[in-house]
Amino acid sequence: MAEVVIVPSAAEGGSIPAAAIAALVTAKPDAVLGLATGSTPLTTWQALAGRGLDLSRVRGFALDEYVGLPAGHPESYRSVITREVVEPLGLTPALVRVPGDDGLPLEGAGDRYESDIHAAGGIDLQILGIGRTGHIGFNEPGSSLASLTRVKTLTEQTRIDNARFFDSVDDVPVHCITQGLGTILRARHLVLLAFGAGKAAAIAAALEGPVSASTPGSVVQLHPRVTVVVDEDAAADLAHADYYRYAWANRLDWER
Ligand SMILES: N[C@@H]1[C@@H](O)[C@H](O)[C@@H](COP(=O)(O)O)O[C@@H]1O
Repeated sequence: MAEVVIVPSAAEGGSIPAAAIAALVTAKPDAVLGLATGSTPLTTWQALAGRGLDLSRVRGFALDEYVGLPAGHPESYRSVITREVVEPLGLTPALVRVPGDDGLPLEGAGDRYESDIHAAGGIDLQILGIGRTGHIGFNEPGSSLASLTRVKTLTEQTRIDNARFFDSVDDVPVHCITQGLGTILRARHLVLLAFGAGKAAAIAAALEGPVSASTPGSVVQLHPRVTVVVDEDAAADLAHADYYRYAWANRLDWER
């Protein structure tokens, strides 16, 4: 059972993952974080920056990256992570990896990324957003529940959703390289975030629907340690919302 926290707003939602990351890094200064891009984690990065923690030894592995954008493209996830996470939080650029960034051929990049995560000791805490298609990372519907990092083809829906970051949908790459659902399941703690009404259906399907490759986010139901942070709008379709609120209000002292 995942721990589901329903918060009034995205702004307040950021404090929960920030506190989890702060506790982790205080105990383990060279912790390994799984980093997500997208608008959803922005309040987490802001809340974390506000804590003034030394994150210079933290190692990071991004979830995913587009394939085919020129190096330094402002919408490459490498650029986004540098701008939104590495620089404001004071991470060390050389300690933050993005899939396919090792300068070697794309073929085999997924296996090499898996080896690099393994060599780092595995991901301690993975931040996740969810797409409207139910994807996590760029694992679109149909992704194997056991998949590892590999090259994928984006759905038209995801390309349309992400066209806002480009001049037109034609400029959105067709391919990506993403950690797999199996990769995500290997992280020790998953923190799934979703804010806004546009995420309500995807969140309900992921948390309360059947575990299925058709709903990639549903893979979180197979993980022993998941924290889900949603605002009221994203929680709107959850059948057990009252129970989640009750469980959170009654959490034990040592869980706080
Ligand atoms: N590859 C990313 C995902 O990792 C992200 O979770 C999703 C949601 O984005 P947002 O948080 O902006 O809604 O979009 C992208 O497609």
